[in-house]
Amino acid sequence: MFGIEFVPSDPALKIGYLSKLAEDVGFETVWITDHYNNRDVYSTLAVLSMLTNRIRLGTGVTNPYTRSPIITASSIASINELSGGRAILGIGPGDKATFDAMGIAWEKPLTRVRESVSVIRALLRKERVTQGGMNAQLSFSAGNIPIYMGAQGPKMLELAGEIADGVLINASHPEDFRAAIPLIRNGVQRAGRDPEDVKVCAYTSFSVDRDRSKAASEARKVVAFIAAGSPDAVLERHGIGVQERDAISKAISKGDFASAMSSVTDKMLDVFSVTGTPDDCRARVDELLATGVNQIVVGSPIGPDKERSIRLIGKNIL
Ligand SMILES: C[C@H](OP(=O)(O)OC[C@@H](O)[C@@H](O)[C@@H](O)Cn1c2nc(=O)[nH]c(=O)c-2cc2ccc(O)cc21)C(=O)N[C@@H](CCC(=O)N[C@@H](CCC(=O)O)C(=O)O)C(=O)O
Repeated sequence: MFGIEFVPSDPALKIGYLSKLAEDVGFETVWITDHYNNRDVYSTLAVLSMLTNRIRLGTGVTNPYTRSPIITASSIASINELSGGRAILGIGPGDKATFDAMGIAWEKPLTRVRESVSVIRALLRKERVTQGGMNAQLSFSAGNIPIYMGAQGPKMLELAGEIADGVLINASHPEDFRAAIPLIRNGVQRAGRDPEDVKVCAYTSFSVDRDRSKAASEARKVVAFIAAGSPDAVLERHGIGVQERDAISKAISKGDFASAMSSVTDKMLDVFSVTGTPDDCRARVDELLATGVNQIVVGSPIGPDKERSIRLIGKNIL
């Protein structure tokens, strides 16, 4: 029921140590983010395959633009073999900042994700794929690998309901899941699936410490970026002004992180993160689970001191 996210802006061996600790205190899944400027997601997962024994290992999340779906199938199948069948593929449409930096055109993300998931699924079943000029087949058996989608927009959420084994939603407030789950259900219905087939994961921004103010100041660093990138519809849902968001994104684009963080209001902290003492965080977790969420992903920053926060979560929250 609990996953944890690590960002490979840290070296793989450090993430390996924290992943082993997470496994020991009772987390069930590790999700490794995928951005071009950080360490490679698959080499990080390979290290984790060697340093852990039971915890599931997922890309949280890759995308169908910076790697061909054929390479993605081969890479996640390799992790599944290395880890003894513990891999999960998390794939989303990717984000604009990444593609702008890489000079990649972000075209028709819905179609691209739908087509890529079907190519990856076929390859993982060791079928030959011949669509779109391809003629590809894996030479080794991949085993059974669930495919989860990172999704936030309404159409992407419906698509996830149609085709994915799980949905990783970047949100920390129950209102967002009360809005998202019916959309996922539309997709489930359209595909004639059982709602139980699709695991709903709250991919939260999480910051826990015995000292509430320390937890909050650590959360501000991440919430500033989340608030800055939030679509109007999400701001409206929570009664946050567009101009409040724009002030933060302007400060970030000027590299003025101090004022970006100081513009993060307590309301934004409440909306965009699970923050505070273990009891505060457990209360929010219970609210999220009450909406129908199946997995809570403890996402960045985790807390002011990652190791101490992982132990706190193990002892007081899991
Ligand atoms: C494309 C976008 O989908 P979205 O789901 O809202 O995208 C936001 C994020 O989910 C997306 O940026 C993710 O990749 C972000 N993301 C990560 N992105 C990364 O690059 N790396 C990560 O490690 C990462 C982690 C992650 C974890 C959880 C999570 O929920 C998201 C995460 C969107 O605008 N969708 C809209 C419109 C879609 C649409 O209609 N667009 C098409 C038309 C139809 C067609 O495509 O055929 C078009 O643009 O032309 C919608 O869903 O309604």
